[in-house]
Amino acid sequence: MPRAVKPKTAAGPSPAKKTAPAKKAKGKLYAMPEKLKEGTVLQDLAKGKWCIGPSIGIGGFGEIYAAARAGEKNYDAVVKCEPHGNGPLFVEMHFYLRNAKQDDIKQFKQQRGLKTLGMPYILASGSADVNGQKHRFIVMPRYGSDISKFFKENGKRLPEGTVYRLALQMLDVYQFMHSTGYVHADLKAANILLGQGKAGAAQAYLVDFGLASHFVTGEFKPDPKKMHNGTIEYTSRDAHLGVPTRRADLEILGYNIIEWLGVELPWVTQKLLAVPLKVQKAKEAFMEDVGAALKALFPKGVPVPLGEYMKYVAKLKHNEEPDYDKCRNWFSTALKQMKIPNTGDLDFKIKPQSSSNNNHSPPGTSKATATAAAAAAPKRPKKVASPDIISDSEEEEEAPRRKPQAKASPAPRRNAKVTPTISPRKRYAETSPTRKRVKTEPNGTPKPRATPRAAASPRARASPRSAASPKARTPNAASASFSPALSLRAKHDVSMDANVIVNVKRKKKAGAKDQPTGEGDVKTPSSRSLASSKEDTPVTRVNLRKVNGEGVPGSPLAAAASSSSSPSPRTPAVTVRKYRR
Ligand SMILES: Nc1ncnc2c1ncn2[C@@H]1O[C@H](COP(=O)(O)OP(=O)(O)OP(=O)(O)O)[C@@H](O)[C@H]1O
Repeated sequence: MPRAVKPKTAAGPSPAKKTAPAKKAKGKLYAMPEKLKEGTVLQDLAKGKWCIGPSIGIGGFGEIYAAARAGEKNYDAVVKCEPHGNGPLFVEMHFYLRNAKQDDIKQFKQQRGLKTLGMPYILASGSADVNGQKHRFIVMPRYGSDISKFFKENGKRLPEGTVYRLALQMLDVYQFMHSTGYVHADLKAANILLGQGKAGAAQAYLVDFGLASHFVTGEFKPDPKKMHNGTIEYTSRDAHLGVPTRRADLEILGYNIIEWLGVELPWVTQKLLAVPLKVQKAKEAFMEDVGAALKALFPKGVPVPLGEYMKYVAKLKHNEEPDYDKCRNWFSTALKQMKIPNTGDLDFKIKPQSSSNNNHSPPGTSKATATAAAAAAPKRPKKVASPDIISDSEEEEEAPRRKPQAKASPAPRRNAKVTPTISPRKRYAETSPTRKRVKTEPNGTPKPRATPRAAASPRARASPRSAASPKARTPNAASASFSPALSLRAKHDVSMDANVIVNVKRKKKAGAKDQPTGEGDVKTPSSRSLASSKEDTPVTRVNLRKVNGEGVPGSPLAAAASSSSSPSPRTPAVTVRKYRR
């Protein structure tokens, strides 16, 4: 049956309030949105009209479309649309509205002497009935390709200089965001987009604020409801405990830097991702002696800025303001030593090793680099006539509903077994071409820290020298050497302990359901992953049960908004799909 968009009636009670909740895929915590037809016109709260172009991305929870102001031909905006009951877009929208005003961004840039800042902003927002179901949408500027594309095409690495430039840019965004009292909590290559237009490729933008949350400034109190939120590969140790902190954002960036430099994270190599608690323990072990852990990962020498940065992050207190200048200094000094200017387009081509440059990454294939260049230039979508019109005169924003807690979750106690209430923002990263971003739930029973960090030292951690020993020699250990002047020598190699996967059923992957749109499409990781899903890649499925559903991720905004006792539309279980390499 063709999808149809019903215009709302002008008079009478808002039909939006009466519409059925969006359909949820079986086993999903959040409903996926109804498809918006190309040419549909959405009306935002300020009565601005936006014409929907082709879909350019599907995230874990919503769909992203190119969009143009009605009557204009330039599809230079995007519309992100999710069912009204979904928390993440609600959180993201309010974060933008309150904390990412264009004037504030401008002021921050002036104060710091920055020409550009990778902080997106919101152009408009509203609600719309799509196929009789109420959806929320936001309109944002349209950016270019996300960097996970280059990472994949380069054989899972980025040029060292570009990694340091990205680190500098992301630290700027963090500094801005943290100055508003919020943390991002989900930095990853798929959430970093290049700018568009002239000089656009010199600046990367951090998107997806669906996990934005107030950081703690007081006591360190583990929160079972928020434990493990984020993208499991990069989730910080604090986020594994459900505590949003600034140091956690820095830690997430650190894990990404390791990966961008071409080294697989130990918990990925050891196949622990299906069990968040094991990933958490592995990270704790890793960060406990991060110098040694990095040496094991980079046997030919730890890149100095990475080593310094990670050691600094490991020492930060949970409520300490990071010294952003200090961190930036490590990366900018490295760039200077490598004679790589921190200006101009970000370079994603892996160059052959030569004595005349400091990039010691292995040569990329000419095919890969050519594809990267071609794909980096998004094409303009086709404009479609005869638009349907959807509008919504909603004055007051309704908070997404969440399921009331059956019982208050007990605080983790020493040696006590705790089954946390998990909010559904656990995902796998899309950094592997064979892995898809999904939501997951832990199926392990988290064991609280031997000494809860809230009590005495928030940084006191147990020493779980288990399978995830940082000293383990992992097959991912970097074989490439990094800038010689910048590297520390590894002293020893140690053997790897174990690979663990539990509750896993392997299955052949079914064919792709959706197909990317036509000629004018910009290929996004999501659309690419749909396309690539045609490959006969084996799928790992993990079925995990959700305990005491917490619908809205742990943002104070969301928490405040979700004080309603209305029942959650979400199902109590999720299915995790993991694509094997
Ligand atoms: N402003 C934008 N311009 C161009 N592309 C975008 C923009 N925002 C998002 N995208 C594309 O859509 C993809 C998904 O976006 P986003 O991460 O915001 O969605 P999401 O549903 O929150 O995803 P997830 O929660 O699974 O990370 C991005 O990886 C990117 O490729």
